[in-house]
Amino acid sequence: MSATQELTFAEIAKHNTKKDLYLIVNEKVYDCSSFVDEHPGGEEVLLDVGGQDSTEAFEDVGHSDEAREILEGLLVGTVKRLPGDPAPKSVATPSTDSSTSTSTSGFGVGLYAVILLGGALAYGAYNYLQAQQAQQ
Ligand code: HEM
Repeated sequence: MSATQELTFAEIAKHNTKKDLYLIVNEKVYDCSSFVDEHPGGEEVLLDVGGQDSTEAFEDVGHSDEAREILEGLLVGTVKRLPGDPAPKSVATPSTDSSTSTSTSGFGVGLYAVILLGGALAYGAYNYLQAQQAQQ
């Protein structure tokens, strides 16, 4: 089978059984039929995304380089997107990380404010007590 053939979404979607299983990962089409039984993550997860774009599912797991090599060996072609087909799934989600760090730094600033305020109050109380003692 040629690895350069272009398959439409509708064609790929037909290959969704255990014996005939195509997956899309990063705009490429892989025939996973021979690998289903060997998948360390189990056959169920592969069947769940059979005939569909499984880029997110595949990348979320953080598969090893070895897994990616196996994947390349199963390549059968590329996706031919027609108007109306689902958009390619993007993998990189750096925005999540940056928003987390932003909220962390926001908390840090709040913490500083509380410490400074506490210090100022303690300093004020100390001065007040000193003044009281001086009066006696
Ligand atoms: C044809 C595509 C795939 C190949 C070649 C593949 C290959 C592998 C390999 C070799 C491992 C062992 C750990 C590693 O080397 O990273 C693994 C683990 C795993 N895979 Fe996949 N995988 C594929 C697709 C998927 C998909 C679509 C899912 C969906 C969620 C998935 C879920 C998992 C999980 C959960 C594990 C961890 C199993 C464990 O450590 O108990 N895999 N896969």
